[in-house]
Amino acid sequence: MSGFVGKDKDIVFRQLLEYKSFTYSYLVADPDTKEAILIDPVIETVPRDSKIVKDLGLTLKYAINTHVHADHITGTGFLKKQFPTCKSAISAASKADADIKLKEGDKLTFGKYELEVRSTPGHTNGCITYVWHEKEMAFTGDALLVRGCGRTDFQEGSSETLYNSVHSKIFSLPPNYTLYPAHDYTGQTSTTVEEEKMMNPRLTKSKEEFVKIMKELNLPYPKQIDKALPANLVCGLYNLPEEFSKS
Ligand SMILES: N[C@@H](CCC(=O)N[C@@H](CSS)C(=O)NCC(=O)O)C(=O)O
Ligand SMILES: [Fe+2]
Repeated sequence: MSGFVGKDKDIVFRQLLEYKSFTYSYLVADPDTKEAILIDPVIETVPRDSKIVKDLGLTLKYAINTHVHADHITGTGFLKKQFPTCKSAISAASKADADIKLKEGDKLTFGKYELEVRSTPGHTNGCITYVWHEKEMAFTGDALLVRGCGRTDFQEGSSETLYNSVHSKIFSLPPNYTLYPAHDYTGQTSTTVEEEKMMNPRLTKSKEEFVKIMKELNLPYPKQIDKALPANLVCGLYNLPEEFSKS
């Protein structure tokens, strides 16, 4: 079974929604070798995602995060219990625990493919974007959202840094690259470099205007932030209810 719904039969690609925090997780795999990576898994949807991995006969090689999430608990630690050979990964700059601490330019291979790590701080200090050049895709986490971007008012956020990151590391990708965010609150699923360079209402502005826009967002704090941050520093495995401690 290929697992890919679409025209590209050379890959497995699934965009998976966790609908309480509006988080997107992404399952990517090489259908020949069956090696898979799950990007930004959420603890509550690990049972669903594990079933998909098993149904498609995949081997989960890595469960990785784009950053230390503030709005939900990561599923990486719980996934490692389900798939003992799976390794977790996050940026070294995030200061979170994981099997692999990533930095700019690192590569995560799965079968004949690889994800390139680009450091895109600003929403948090340790944000990274994973670029799948062979398939002209990038997973931007909360650095760049569809017609938006991650907030910069906690977790060592910096609007100036985010502006520089997006312009130098994401907008510098070829215009046809498809961008997949970690969240969307309006039901949109993806965008492209070209679209965001033309139409992003925040990042098409000057840096000074961008900083002002971000200062005036006045978003409420994420509801789960107090339990999510300490848990996400240890792959999501902290102070958890019994149901997530079982293997
Ligand atoms: N209401 C949600 C939190 C919404 C939120 O703050 N989203 C973050 C990404 S998760 S860290 C964000 O950066 N939003 C930017 C924006 O413009 O919406 C909750 O309570 O969890
Ligand atoms: Fe975030």
